[in-house]
Amino acid sequence: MGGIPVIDLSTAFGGSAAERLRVGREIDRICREIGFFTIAGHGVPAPVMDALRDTANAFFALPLAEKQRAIHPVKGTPRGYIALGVEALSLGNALATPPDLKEYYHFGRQSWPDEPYYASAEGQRYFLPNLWPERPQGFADAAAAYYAAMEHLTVEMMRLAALGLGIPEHFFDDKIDRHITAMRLNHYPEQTAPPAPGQLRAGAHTDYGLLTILNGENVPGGLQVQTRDGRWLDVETDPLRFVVNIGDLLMRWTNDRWVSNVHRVVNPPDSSAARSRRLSIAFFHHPNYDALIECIAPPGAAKYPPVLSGAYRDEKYRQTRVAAA
Ligand SMILES: O=C(O)CCC(=O)C(=O)O
Ligand SMILES: [Fe+2]
Repeated sequence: MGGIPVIDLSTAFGGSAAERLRVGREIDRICREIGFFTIAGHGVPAPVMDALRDTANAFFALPLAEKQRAIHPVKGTPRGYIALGVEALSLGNALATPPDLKEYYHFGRQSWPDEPYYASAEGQRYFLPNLWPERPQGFADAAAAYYAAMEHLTVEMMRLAALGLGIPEHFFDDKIDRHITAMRLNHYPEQTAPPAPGQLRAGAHTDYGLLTILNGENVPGGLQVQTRDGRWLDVETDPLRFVVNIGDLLMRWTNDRWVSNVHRVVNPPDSSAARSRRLSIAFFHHPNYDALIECIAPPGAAKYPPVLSGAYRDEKYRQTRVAAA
């Protein structure tokens, strides 16, 4: 599978303590080395994944004018359709490149309880109503079903992560039980004109949260991750599996024991660029906005000051927005 390790989760889910610890330690080994792996045996039903990929593809195939009707009226709001030219992910890692050659759809949780955590002024910064277009039919339902499946999976995975880190299995539970995860449907269109120098489908960057869980199609012009010796390794996306990678907050939380690794999405080869479009679905698992991310991995001094989950992401969204857009 494209050079990154594969972990089969099926024996860990509901398995013995010894088996869960074994899988946790496998995750630990990989996350110290490259921070990227593919999961099989994840238990998410294929129809849930297919339904969101199909609706997303149908949306991106609509005429631009129709897609633009799903742009959020308040500029910079991380919901709805975001057109080409608005974001350059590399800016979040202080690398200046032209805008990414992608359009995307941003959404979050569909509904939440009527409680102060969500309804307060601060809560409303993270719990924003989704914006759904008139077409395609079933978009919101497919998105909600997928989001729910990812929530279940990430709770399980963070427990295995805790086992791998040698901390109590349920350490993360109350820091992710009101998480602020946003999802993105990324669409990288056919390239009918050559990209500008340095322009990629997604510039080199790290992700911001705990785990990113990515599902995609099996097409060229795709994801690459950097190895410790500086090479770019192709990461294949398989529609039946997920690619998982560690984000910045989990790297900070583990005091750099786990690596939030640099990755990018490259342009398709010239020979097929005019025909090569690509879709990916990303669940950017992000803790409760009030979770304090403080070194959990003694011994040794903490390398980073504590940071609040929500404030950290706000800053990254601000940095990666192309100034003129
Ligand atoms: O589309 C992909 O394969 C990865 C996209 C990505 O890295 C991101 O949106 O953060
Ligand atoms: Fe990313």
